[in-house]
Amino acid sequence: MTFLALDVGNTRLKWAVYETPCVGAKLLAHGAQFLENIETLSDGEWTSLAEPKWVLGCVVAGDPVKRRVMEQLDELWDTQPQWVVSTASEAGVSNGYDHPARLGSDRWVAMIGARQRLLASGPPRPCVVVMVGTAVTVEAIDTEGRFLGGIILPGHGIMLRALESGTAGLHVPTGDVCDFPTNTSDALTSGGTFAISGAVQRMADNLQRHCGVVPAVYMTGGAGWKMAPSMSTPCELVDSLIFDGLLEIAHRRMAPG
Ligand SMILES: Nc1ncnc2c1ncn2[C@@H]1O[C@H](COP(=O)(O)OP(=O)(O)O)[C@@H](O)[C@H]1O
Ligand SMILES: CC(C)(COP(=O)(O)O)[C@@H](O)C(=O)NCCC(=O)O
Ligand SMILES: [K+]
Repeated sequence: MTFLALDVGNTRLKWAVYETPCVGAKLLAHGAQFLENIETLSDGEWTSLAEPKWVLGCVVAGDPVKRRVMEQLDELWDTQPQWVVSTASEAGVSNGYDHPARLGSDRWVAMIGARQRLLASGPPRPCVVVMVGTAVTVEAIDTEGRFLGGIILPGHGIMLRALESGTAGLHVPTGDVCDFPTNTSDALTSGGTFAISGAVQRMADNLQRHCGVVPAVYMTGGAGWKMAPSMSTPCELVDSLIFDGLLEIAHRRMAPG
């Protein structure tokens, strides 16, 4: 009766198997694979798994990648995967996007995960959801669970590659984050980090001004741990935010009773 959760981003496929589709369910196995290696899943890490009863995922990589993931699942099991599409409302979050379906499903799922975590930890309050992956997204949710809007900015890797390709003199090793960088490496590394932490600070300020309450800030994504020490706003790092969202959605959609 296991539940397989899939999060297919622009860089990596992340997966996790839970005993049941329910937030807090026991995590049985998990892993991550760069997109160029996903063909290895059906004769590698996934071979030791029991056939999952449910498979629910979010995918923002293109259709060719999605097809390759479906083929991997199909080679091993009969279970038909379901894919989250952002809608006008789901699992207690309502979607303020002009065209709700155009919101990246990973962003939608992470917000649902954040909202359920927020409500589990105390009375409703506004929250900011930060995802640091290939791109960085920063979302604002009000006290009532309405997604007001969010921003998209380049992730660390893209920022660095853009600077490298657009200049003659910026090919340097990774540096350190420091307040006043005095060499090119530190200047680039700190620049990317401040761009992200500054964007989060700004969104937290916007939301606080809008709601009149200090928001909670949750951060997730493959590069979240790199950002966490450099945040200027108090912020909780929750690696499992997308999986929590998928569990919450699955629980509401699929669990019997
Ligand atoms: N151990 C790691 N493996 C892969 N990427 C990592 C790792 N640690 C940090 N990263 C960073 O995280 C980013 C990928 O994060 P991820 O959340 O998987 O992105 P996406 O959801 O866009 O595929 C990479 O751009 C990389 O900079
Ligand atoms: C913003 C994103 C590229 C983030 O992708 P990721 O960094 O997680 O791979 C993705 O959520 C996406 O393609 N969104 C669709 C456009 C939107 O959300 O407005
Ligand atoms: K992601």
